[in-house]
Amino acid sequence: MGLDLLVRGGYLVRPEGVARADIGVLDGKIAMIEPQIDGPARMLIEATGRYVFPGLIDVHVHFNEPGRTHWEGFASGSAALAAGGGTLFCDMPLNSHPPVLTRREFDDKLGAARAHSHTDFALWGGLTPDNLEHLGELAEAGVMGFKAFMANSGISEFRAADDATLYEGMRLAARLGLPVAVHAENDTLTAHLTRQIRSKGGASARDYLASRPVFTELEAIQRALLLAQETGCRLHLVHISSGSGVVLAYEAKARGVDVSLETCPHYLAFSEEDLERLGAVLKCAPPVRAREEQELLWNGVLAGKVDLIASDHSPSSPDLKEGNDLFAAWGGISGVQSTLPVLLSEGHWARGLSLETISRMTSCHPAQRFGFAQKGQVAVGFDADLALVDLEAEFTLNQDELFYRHPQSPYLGRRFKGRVVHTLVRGQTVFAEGKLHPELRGQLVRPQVRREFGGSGRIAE
Ligand SMILES: NC(=O)N[C@H]1NC(=O)NC1=O
Ligand SMILES: [Zn+2]
Repeated sequence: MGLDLLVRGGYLVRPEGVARADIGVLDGKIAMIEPQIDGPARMLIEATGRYVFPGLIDVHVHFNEPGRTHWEGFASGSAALAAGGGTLFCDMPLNSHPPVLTRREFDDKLGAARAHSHTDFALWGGLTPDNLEHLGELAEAGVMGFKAFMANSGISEFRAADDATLYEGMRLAARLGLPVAVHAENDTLTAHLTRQIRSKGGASARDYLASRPVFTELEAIQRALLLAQETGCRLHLVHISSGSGVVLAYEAKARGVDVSLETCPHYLAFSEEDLERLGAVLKCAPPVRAREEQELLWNGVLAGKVDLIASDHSPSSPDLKEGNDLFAAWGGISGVQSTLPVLLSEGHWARGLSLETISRMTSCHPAQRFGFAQKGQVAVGFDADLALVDLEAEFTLNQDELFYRHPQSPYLGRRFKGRVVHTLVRGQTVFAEGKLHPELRGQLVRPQVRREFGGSGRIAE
């Protein structure tokens, strides 16, 4: 058989373990995996000594196109994703403008993504008090699920979901067979604490942290879990920031609640002291936590209790990150390019986290949870979405390596061990040796809404 591509000699990172093998690619799919493939192939990638991960699936990014493309955009966002080994991103319904609350807004975003994205993509729809009657048309259009904020989103045109909206939205989503992703922070309490602290002139990192303590996250997680249990909705908890949050959500999951747990690299890489040191570039909501919570979060990751890790890449224009008032600065971190380096450095090298567990959280579980049937594994029949990694390479992240529209990131100047050297989407190179290959145009990946992706919520090991 004539192959399009042969990836030779790499250590394949697969759910069952890491082993050396060749990969044969035909028509964008993995056609064969054998200890040795002799070809012929039109193209050869020599991967000896490299680790071949399934391309990362980042289920939580804000690329902000259309409408706030001056903050990021699909072209620069997907380029950064690819430079970090990512092959599929899932764009949130905000901070693009208008947000994706109707079919028409979905179609507008789809057009922009098809025109500009260098990788494949999926799209979230919104769930707000304004669009309950549009969830059905969004499902038909192909959203992977619905995103709701229990607290202020930072974007006035994307309103927080009150309990009634969340309840009705989850009932509808359950019927449509789609998950609801929830930003879990208690709005009443965070708003109250913010007012109290602001009235005394509070503006520092410590003041900001005090306005969103861990219990305000726990209360919202608890409420979201109850509503999911009551409605039978598949719940996805985005960016759990605290170890306590993971413990709480995992208990519910163990009881049978259909919930998946997401955390972000920045909650693993940073703690409160770093916010004091770095300022607005590390501002996010929920905020980075105290060291003890950070270690408890690592324990959850190491114990396999966290289903998946996503970047919550949420950049802004640089002016919104200026000044000394932490409350006034934009809340959101630029990190889509750094997920794998963080997990390899802080997880694999520093804490013994296995490569298989890393790739389960960044590829396999995201694909299984959201029904991306062709994605997420280095296995025959799957799309040839691959990230080649030099596990031993050490580097300091410099501004000129960032593909973001605005090259700011809390990871600048940080030392990493483990570097992405080559990324392929459906067998086509999109990133290699530090350079973007901009030829490929990304495709929309629709979720397979089928029983095996709904139901028990169990994620296969
Ligand atoms: N609107 C928006 O991107 N909000 C995100 N930023 C952040 O730090 N947390 C979020 O939910
Ligand atoms: Zn987000």
